Amino acid sequence: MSDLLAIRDLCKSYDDFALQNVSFSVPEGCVVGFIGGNGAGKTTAIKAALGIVHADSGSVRLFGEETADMSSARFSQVKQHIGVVFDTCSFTSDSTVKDVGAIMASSYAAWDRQRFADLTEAWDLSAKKKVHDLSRGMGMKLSLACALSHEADLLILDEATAGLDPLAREDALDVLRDYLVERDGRGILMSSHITSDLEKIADYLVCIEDGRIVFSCEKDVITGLAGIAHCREADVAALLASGLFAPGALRAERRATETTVLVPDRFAFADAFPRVQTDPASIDDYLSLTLRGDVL
Ligand SMILES: Nc1ncnc2c1ncn2[C@@H]1O[C@H](COP(=O)(O)OP(=O)(O)OP(=O)(O)O)[C@@H](O)[C@H]1O
Repeated sequence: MSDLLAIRDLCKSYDDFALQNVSFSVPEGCVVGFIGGNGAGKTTAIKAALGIVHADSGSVRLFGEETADMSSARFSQVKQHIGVVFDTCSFTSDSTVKDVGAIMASSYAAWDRQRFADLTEAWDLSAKKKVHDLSRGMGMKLSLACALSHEADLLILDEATAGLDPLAREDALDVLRDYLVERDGRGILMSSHITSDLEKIADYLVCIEDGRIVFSCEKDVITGLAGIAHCREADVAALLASGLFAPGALRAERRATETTVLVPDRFAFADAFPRVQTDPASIDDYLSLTLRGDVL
């Protein structure tokens, strides 16, 4: 399985923020969820990968080719195979949905008119509607329809489902799943604060905080294996004394009635501590305890 996008040691400094040695990749056939708090650096990393902002150092490979070695003509050619959606609809506000289709047709060699027509119809985007009359969610749907209508091999979606209502998000996730299985060799990088979407669709998760990658793993390491143990003080003492966990390896949140502990393997934990209630960890639990939990 090769990587459609591979970012290595990417650095970019602004006055009060720095991306620091950011590395991750999007393998073929996979959805990579890109998570992290507001201002963590997701959009900056994406823009640097696409050459929209100039990185200070590091490398980006698209479809196996180093972007630094590409001429601008080659870079433009490669970008024909990438569908990009940012969290705002960037089309000229006076254009109609039909005009947007025509502009895209002149920009992308592999523009698929029928697919664009099908998606805009399915998403109730009337051809005559002007961009400035679209709601935020409708604008996102138009951007998604464009990204999905030029035979892209790589989709880069930055908060692309943020403005959609729950049913429309469900629908969009189905369209993304279909897109991925329609042809081999496709992949999706999807930044989102809506972790329930990523629980449904992502294969891998990459988490960034303050410009650094905090963890990068298969989603199942979190939702399939990790757990939240609900411990009393005596349980905490027992698990620390057990020798099963290296000092400082666990993160916990102390509350008035219990201490919740993030455990890497809830099945092994339940075997060792059968009387402690242990639930599956959600991505939000994992994020919150990894980033904000007290070290045990
Ligand atoms: N052009 C710029 N000039 C100066 N600072 C910038 C610029 N672009 C982004 N930043 C800063 O970089 C940091 C990271 O911003 P970025 O948009 O990458 O975060 P994000 O993870 O996408 O956040 P969010 O989830 O809120 O969209 C922020 O502190 C932001 O203010």
